[in-house]
Amino acid sequence: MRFSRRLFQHFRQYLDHYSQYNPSPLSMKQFIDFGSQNACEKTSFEFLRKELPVRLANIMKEINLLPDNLLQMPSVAMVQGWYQLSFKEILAYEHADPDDAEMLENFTERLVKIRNRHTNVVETMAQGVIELKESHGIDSNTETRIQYFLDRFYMSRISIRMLINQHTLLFGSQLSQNTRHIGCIDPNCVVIDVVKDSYENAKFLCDQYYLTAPEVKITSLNATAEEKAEQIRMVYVPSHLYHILFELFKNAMRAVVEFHNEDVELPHLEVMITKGVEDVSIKMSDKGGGIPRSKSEMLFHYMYSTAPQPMRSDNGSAPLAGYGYGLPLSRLYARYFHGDLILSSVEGCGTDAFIYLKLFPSEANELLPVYNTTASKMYHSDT
Ligand SMILES: CS(=O)(=O)N1CCC(Oc2ccc(-c3c(C(=O)NC[C@H]4CC[C@H](C(=O)O)CC4)noc3-c3cc(Cl)c(O)cc3O)cc2)CC1
Repeated sequence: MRFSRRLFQHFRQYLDHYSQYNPSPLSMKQFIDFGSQNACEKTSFEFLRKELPVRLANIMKEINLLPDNLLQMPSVAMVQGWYQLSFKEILAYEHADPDDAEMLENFTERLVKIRNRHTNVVETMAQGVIELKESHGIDSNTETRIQYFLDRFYMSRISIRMLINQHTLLFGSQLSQNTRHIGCIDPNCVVIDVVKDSYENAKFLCDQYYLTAPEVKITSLNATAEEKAEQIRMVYVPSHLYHILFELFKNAMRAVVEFHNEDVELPHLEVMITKGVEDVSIKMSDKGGGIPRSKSEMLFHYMYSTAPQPMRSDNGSAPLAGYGYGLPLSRLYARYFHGDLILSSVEGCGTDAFIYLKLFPSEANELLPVYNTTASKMYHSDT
């Protein structure tokens, strides 16, 4: 991306201007209220033409603070170029007429193009980290900064894609497949259905790679309802919940198969879905031998598994671990609407993974990184 000096200064002014605003977190309630009551495209446009540049500018300021040797990696420079171009393209609508129907249609089409441009950001950033590892090596201080940045960068990306998906699904030309859904949100997401779907797909991969896979026993506890047997439902984004569960099932299956590789019978996995007063909790338990406490936090490190190539068997079957961002990203999806993902492992026995989700849409607020002096200090501290 080449700018003339004048254009570059103009760009910097816009970046400084929009990064001075804090991103405005939306709650799941705001998403479904807006989307279910005659959603207004003009209102959505007027919100997004400000909020998207604010969220982009906030994270672009942090990209600019990354160590020079990381910023100079070809893949990181490519991602930075995508962000600069997308920022510029949305700014083009800053003074557009919200009553111009053709402009609104063009804006939605532009959002689709921007979303497609950023499809491979996760893999491309992973490649950038590998390029840095191979060219300069990565000391622990740099690793800490990269871990801090990537958690914030990917949370920002999740939130920007959420806003774009809601607008394009509500107002785009491709009508939503499921009329029950509000954009990508299912107001009546049946949790056990997502658990079963993610298990079956993880089992398929595990069978393909290991020629075996553990079974699963799923139980539900509806601690609040008179009718105990009813299916546990909640307002959530099924694709986010699927991403989290799919990753956890893959890890649990890998641990169980590798720990019991001599055994004929594999111990089954257990999943407990509980609906409490505030939380919907999903506990996934396995007898996969567990991890020492000294190693368990590393599982959330992007560097832990940034191996040069995803592990593949000689028959080329799909790996159970890809570029190795599954678990850290899954925790970000859980935290995005103020939930969490926590691991509790007992070395020599097995691992429990806990997914905590906010039951009430009014409490499920977006958790957004904010560019400020505290954040920028994290990139300068030599501690
Ligand atoms: C960054 S990522 O998201 O891309 N990704 C994280 C995941 C990783 O793959 C995995 C998968 C399973 C396990 C694993 C073991 C295990 O393997 N024990 C045996 C080793 C314990 C350390 C021991 C040592 O190093 O000292 C050497 C043996 N035990 O319990 C689990 C387990 C983990 C999770 Cl997260 C879970 O949800 C359920 C589990 O049962 C470890 C690693 C690919 C990379």
